[in-house]
Amino acid sequence: MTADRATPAAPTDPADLVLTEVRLTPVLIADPPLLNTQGVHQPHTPRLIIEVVTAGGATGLGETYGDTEYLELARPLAEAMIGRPVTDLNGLPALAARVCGDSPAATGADAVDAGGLRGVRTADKLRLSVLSGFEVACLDAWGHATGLPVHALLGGKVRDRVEYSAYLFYRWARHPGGRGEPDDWGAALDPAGIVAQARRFADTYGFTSFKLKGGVYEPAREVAAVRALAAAFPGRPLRLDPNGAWSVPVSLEVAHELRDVLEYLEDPVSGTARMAEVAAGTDLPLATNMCVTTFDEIAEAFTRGAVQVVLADHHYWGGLRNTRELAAVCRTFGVGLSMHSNTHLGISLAAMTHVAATVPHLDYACDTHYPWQREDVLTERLAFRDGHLDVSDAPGLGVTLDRDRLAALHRRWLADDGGQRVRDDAAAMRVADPGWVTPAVPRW
Ligand SMILES: O=C([O-])C(=O)C[C@H](O)[C@@H](O)C(=O)[O-]
Ligand SMILES: [Mg+2]
Repeated sequence: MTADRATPAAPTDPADLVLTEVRLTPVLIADPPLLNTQGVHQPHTPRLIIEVVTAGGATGLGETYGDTEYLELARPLAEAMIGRPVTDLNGLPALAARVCGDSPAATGADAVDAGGLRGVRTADKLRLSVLSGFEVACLDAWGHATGLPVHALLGGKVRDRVEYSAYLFYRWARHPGGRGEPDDWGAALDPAGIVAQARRFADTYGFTSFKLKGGVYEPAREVAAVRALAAAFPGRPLRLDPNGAWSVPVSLEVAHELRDVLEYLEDPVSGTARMAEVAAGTDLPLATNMCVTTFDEIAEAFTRGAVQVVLADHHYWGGLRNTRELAAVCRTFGVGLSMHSNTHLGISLAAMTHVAATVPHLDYACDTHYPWQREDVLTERLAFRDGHLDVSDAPGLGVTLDRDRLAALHRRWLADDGGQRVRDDAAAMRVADPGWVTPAVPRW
């Protein structure tokens, strides 16, 4: 005789989980004049908001890069998703490979643009970045259909809050030519400006670790800024990230000078071979979101000891579940895990928080650009407390779309003449400096 199995009062009918509608809404969101080695952020950055609806009426939200080449891949994928269950996540990569094709923009494998800040650009990586937004939307809808938070669908949270770090940038007070909407942060172009920015981040959000985006000025000036941070925030974890702008000798010099204050040095040089050379010459851990950005790149980097910390990013790694697979590989090789961020809205921040909550050895505070984004498409902004975000136990991602905000940011995208629909930090820099070209690496 078999024991009776308890049946839930109202089990989810699989037919209710089938997608009946997928909506894509490209938006342009305000972005401050943040400087990096390639140029400066545009006044507005494109993002893509993905909404899915199931036969049972559950809705889900996803967010990813909104540049034209991503939109071109998202449109056929959105069509192909109709009629498929939100639970069919393992089938998503094959579906995307079948229907998306290769965007022409992806064919220049080492095309240098904003995408270069996160390693080489390949058709695979573009496709993964697009499907990640769909995966998140499906998980959100699945969560709404079942009453479960996304972290539960990933196997459950191992922490109740996720720590984030302050993302410091050299920046101008205004965009060149007075473009875009002003903010009240003012310029930060020297050590005092960077410390003031850090203080505001600490006071407002409670962040206790700080990352400085480098590669903007000559290394000595950036070393001085990190030293000033160390003096202002003694003992706090600090990071410096010049996005591969330095040579091996310069990197080793900086590593030596800052070895007592940095928790890690991020992408001092470009490419795995040069990262391995630097790693061989310093005890300071090297982190990357540039030379390990796909599963294919892991073996060489890990076996050569080129990196000690990988910055995961669910967008280009292909979703929350792939991020967990990356975490497992890192754990196997004794490599640390942190989290990368580009300009993003609250949907992606919620997704980052859910997956981060499920990874036991997430050893470092995660990066986020969110505090720089004054606009969002949510009814309620996610709020940092003591440098952390609480992990939501509400169904799905635990966020709600504000349709008016979405419509307004979409109208901005519609009104754009095409000049900002693809992020191009070098083009934005040319408004201030017409002769600017993306610097070759190593720059110093
Ligand atoms: O290396 C990194 O951490 C990034 O790529 C983050 C961002 O892209 C940042 O550099 C930016 O937006 O200027
Ligand atoms: Mg980086």
